Amino acid sequence: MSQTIKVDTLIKTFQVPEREAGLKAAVGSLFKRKYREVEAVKKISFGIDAGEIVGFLGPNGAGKTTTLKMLAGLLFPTSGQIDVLGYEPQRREKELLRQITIVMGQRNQLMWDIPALDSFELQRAIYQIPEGEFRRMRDELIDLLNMGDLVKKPVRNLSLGERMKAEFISALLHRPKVLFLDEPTIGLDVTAQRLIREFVAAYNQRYQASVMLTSHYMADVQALCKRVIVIHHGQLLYDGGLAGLVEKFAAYKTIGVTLNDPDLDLSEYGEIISNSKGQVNLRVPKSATAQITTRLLNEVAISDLTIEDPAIDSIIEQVFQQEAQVV
Ligand SMILES: Nc1ncnc2c1ncn2[C@@H]1O[C@H](COP(=O)(O)OP(=O)(O)OP(=O)(O)O)[C@@H](O)[C@H]1O
Repeated sequence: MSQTIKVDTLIKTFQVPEREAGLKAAVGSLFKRKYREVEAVKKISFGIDAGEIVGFLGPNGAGKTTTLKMLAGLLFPTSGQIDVLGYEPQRREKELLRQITIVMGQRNQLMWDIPALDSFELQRAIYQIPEGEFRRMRDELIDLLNMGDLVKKPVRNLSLGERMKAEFISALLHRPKVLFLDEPTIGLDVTAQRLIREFVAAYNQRYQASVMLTSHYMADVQALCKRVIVIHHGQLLYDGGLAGLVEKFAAYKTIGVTLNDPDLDLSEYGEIISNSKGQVNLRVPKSATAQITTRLLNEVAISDLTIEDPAIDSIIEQVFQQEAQVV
């Protein structure tokens, strides 16, 4: 399969002006400014195939937005190579911009005071989309996102979820092949989150688009991404299957036991996470799971036993707690 995105030893360093407190320092800084370097992205490399949806994960300040902005041509890299669909994004060539899009949940791109429908016209002009093609795509997207007549209301009167849906329509009217989605579901309620997720999946299927998605909602990542790239302090920590991430970083498993005698104490078998009327959840080291399960089955009267991996959220948290090391 052909790769639509190739990133090679990408680095981004910001120069941040630094000033000590006090009037003297303020006056001094007018003449001689001191700068501090912030290494937001440190030598990351990866590739993404056509049609692939990849979750791009990392804690706050890890360098996700900086990377996506470089990939979308909004920021210059300090060094390293980026190739998106055969182009270098920092050159901002029209041929590339017509094939990519970036959606940021934290930032509005639609005009506030006019209906989204009118902003869509502006997009048509910017991307020089032929009239027939534009109408077809616009109506298809309105339909997929259940927006109906809401696109005729001024954007300021839409709910957050409706606004985000309108943002998506606007960002996809030119039918991009590569989507950079930065927290597209942030702040949305569960129903709107699910709708956006289903929409991204449908668009990906229909147009074989490559998608890079950052989200703090693991439900988004689990529903959409087979593969995840995890960065921390600007460095790549993990690149591979979501299942492999669980395998690699989950140090614990949860054994769920239903006791015949609800008053029995199981603390000698593991850390008790919850206990409700004989329904006990035990946290045990992954390597000891088999041995503890055997002991429980032999030594305790139980009517049911399950073994589960911890929730993906808690695994990710665990990953972030570890020191960054390049894999
Ligand atoms: N324009 C800028 N000037 C200086 N430093 C910046 C700039 N943009 C980002 N940074 C710094 O670079 C680092 C990475 O920021 P970035 O926004 O890429 O992180 P992130 O992973 O997207 O985090 P979040 O999940 O909070 O959005 C942070 O330390 C941030 O303060």
